[in-house]
Amino acid sequence: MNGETRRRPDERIQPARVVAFEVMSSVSTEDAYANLLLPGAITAAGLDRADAALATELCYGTLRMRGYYDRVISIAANRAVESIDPTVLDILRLGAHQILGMRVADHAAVNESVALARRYASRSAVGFTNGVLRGITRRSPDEWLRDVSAAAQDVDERRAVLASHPEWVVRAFRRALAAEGREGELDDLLEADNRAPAVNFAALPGLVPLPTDATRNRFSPVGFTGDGGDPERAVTASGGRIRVQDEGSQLVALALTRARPIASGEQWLDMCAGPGGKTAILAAEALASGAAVTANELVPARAELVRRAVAAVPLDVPVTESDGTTIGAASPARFDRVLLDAPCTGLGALRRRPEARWRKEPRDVPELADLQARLLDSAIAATKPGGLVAYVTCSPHLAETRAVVATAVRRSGGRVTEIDAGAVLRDIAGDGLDLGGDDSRSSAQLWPHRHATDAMFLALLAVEA
Ligand SMILES: C[S@@+](CC[C@H](N)C(=O)[O-])C[C@H]1O[C@@H](n2cnc3c(N)ncnc32)[C@H](O)[C@@H]1O
Repeated sequence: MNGETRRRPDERIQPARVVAFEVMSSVSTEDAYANLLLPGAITAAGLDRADAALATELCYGTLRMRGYYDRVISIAANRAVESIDPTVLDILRLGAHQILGMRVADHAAVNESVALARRYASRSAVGFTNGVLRGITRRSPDEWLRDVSAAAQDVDERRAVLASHPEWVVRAFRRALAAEGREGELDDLLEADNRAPAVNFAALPGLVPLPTDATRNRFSPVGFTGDGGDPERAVTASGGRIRVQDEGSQLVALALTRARPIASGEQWLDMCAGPGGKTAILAAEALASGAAVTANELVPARAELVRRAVAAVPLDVPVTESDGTTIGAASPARFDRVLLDAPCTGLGALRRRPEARWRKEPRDVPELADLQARLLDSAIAATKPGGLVAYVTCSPHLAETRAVVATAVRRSGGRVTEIDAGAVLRDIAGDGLDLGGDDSRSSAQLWPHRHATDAMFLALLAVEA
């Protein structure tokens, strides 16, 4: 199966399957990101709306449920998936998703997968692909659930495999939910991660009204969901004043600007700004209230994205390209409000980045937590007495959230105190915002299953006057 690959472009394969397979293959072999690659691949292949939707479901659905399908494939092939050629394994995963997740007719799923094997893999892979997928069709989806479940060693492994999440991620989610007395929601959360989220938009406050026919977000006063049309078209038509943005991201940015009244002339910093989604919200809010915003982003290409994101706001927003950990020392006590949307594992956005759950490893967490702690110390140092810092992650992992904040508060020696981020969010979002049962805490955690947002974490730190 490994060995030479053969391309037979002459055989007809449904273009949506080709697109899905090629994107998946780039994700597996080149560490590409499906959400960045797929739209271009769909356009290049000239897929119509129905085929584009099919390619998206094939690609995203397969990548999300990869952990489960790998167990099915290893049982059907009677060998470990690690011993299967990566190209063939991707074809088998795609076939398994069609058979078990999409209820495509068995013969179509098998025949198209065999054709993919013929085009992209070696001669011996063709019979192997056929045999394994036929094996999968011989049991019903429910029988596979039963058999995969029975093969798991313990409860944790069973839950992780059936919900197609790495076990360490499931454990981290359980701890984060337990910290707010909601461990019982774990299965709902895992299920929500496996559902495609609606495309969500922000209408930059003060610059563009919410479209009158839009379905408004439940919690964000500036958010609405798309109607299924091309999101880029809506963004372009608005001159960038309507942006694709998760509702949770909107809420945490608004929490910094709306936590307390804004005095004209305030200086704000977005310390880790790329690609600039939250900077655009801050800039719109600053424009309306006479504040000034500086954005910073370490990676030059992402700093460029920030410049583009704020171009829609008629406010001069300087974008610097420093290491955020140095800003506190370079510009001590300079800013009234600082947003630190820290680099993190991104475990809160698994719905949107289907392959992300397989990319991260437990050892990434302490490395990131160390960087987050240094960035937060720097953010606090850059804040004026009486100023405010919003610490945000798109991860609910406690080591990246509460632990980082607790350490920073302790290290500040009384200079910094947490204010009630939940109360601030409820002021913006309404009392229906259920933030769990732990009243002793000041930070807030949003969740895909409970709020239909990414799992954004927010802590608000007030610097002593
Ligand atoms: C979570 S993202 C920010 C998302 C952004 N706030 C938005 O809403 O579009 C974190 C960003 O921090 C940047 N970053 C990583 N390390 C950094 C550092 N030491 N200093 C400044 N930026 C950094 C990353 O390149 C990444 O763009």
